[in-house]
Amino acid sequence: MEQFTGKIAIIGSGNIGTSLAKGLVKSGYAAAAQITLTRRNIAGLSAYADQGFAVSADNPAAVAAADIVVLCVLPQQLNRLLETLQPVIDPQRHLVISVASGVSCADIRNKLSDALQVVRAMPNTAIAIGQSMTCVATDQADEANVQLVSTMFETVGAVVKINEDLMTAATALCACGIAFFLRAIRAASQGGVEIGFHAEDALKMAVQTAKGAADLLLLMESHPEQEIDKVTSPKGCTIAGLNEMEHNGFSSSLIKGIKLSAVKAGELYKKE
Ligand SMILES: NC(=O)C1=CN([C@@H]2O[C@H](COP(=O)(O)OP(=O)(O)OC[C@H]3O[C@@H](n4cnc5c(N)ncnc54)[C@H](OP(=O)(O)O)[C@@H]3O)[C@@H](O)[C@H]2O)C=CC1
Ligand SMILES: O=C(O)[C@@H]1CCC=N1
Repeated sequence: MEQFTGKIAIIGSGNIGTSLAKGLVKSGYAAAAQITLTRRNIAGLSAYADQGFAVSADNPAAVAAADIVVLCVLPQQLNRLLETLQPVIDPQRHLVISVASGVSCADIRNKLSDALQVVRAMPNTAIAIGQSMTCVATDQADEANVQLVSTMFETVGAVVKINEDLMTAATALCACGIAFFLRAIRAASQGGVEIGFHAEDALKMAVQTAKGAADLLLLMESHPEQEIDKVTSPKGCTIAGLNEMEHNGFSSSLIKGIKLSAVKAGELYKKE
């Protein structure tokens, strides 16, 4: 992988911003000294300053010194931030990457500059361990910039390029989705406690079982039902448990939850 030679400003260095920064350095994509992390309360970034990152509360200065600007604030924090960045944005120099849910490339251009290159990325919290599922989309940025963003996020997991109109769907399935799978693992461990295991053992067993299930699909490239068929012995205990879960709405509740999250993801940002 080619190392990025320019400067990166991560504006709004909370969960996602700091995880991205760590991933970029760990993978060798950029050195910490090439990355400026901003937030209003920079005391919260002292550990990153110790690791060689530049940290600042001055967003315009960080942007003015950067080639790539990654917007990692909450959707409701974005408009006020963009107002302060508008004077220092240079469409000839800057590539803007936004991870904000429900904010389109056009929304950002409208606040900054019509000529600006904007690419959206939707990672999930597994970015912290280099296992994110990140969806990347744009409306009118150059292919070279989309590729640059994809390469950047490939340092912290898998990347799929999608049409921008599917970004809220990607938010629900992948970004929110990690919480859905985590809750499923938690519920499985609680079931494990009821049938006899100590909580710690039950959680460990549930986690490794979930990992095995995901890896079966990833490594074998098979369909979930194909793998389920291998577990469900005729008249056996798996099909009894599985059908009981389905009678109680297991698949249906996941589908309904994902649909509601997708609606909500589209409503998070209020255009002003
Ligand atoms: N969490 C997730 O799983 C995912 C989140 N996203 C999106 O990523 C974005 C960030 O989410 P997340 O990291 O969870 O949120 P966090 O609240 O953890 O991070 C946001 C950060 O922005 C900082 N911030 C707020 N306003 C400003 C400002 N004006 N200037 C500089 N920094 C500012 C906050 O720090 P301070 O208050 O000190 O300024 C905070 O650290 C959101 O838009 C979200 O939709 C996308 C995919 C997954
Ligand atoms: O819940 C949220 O709004 C954010 C966006 C996707 C994941 N977390």
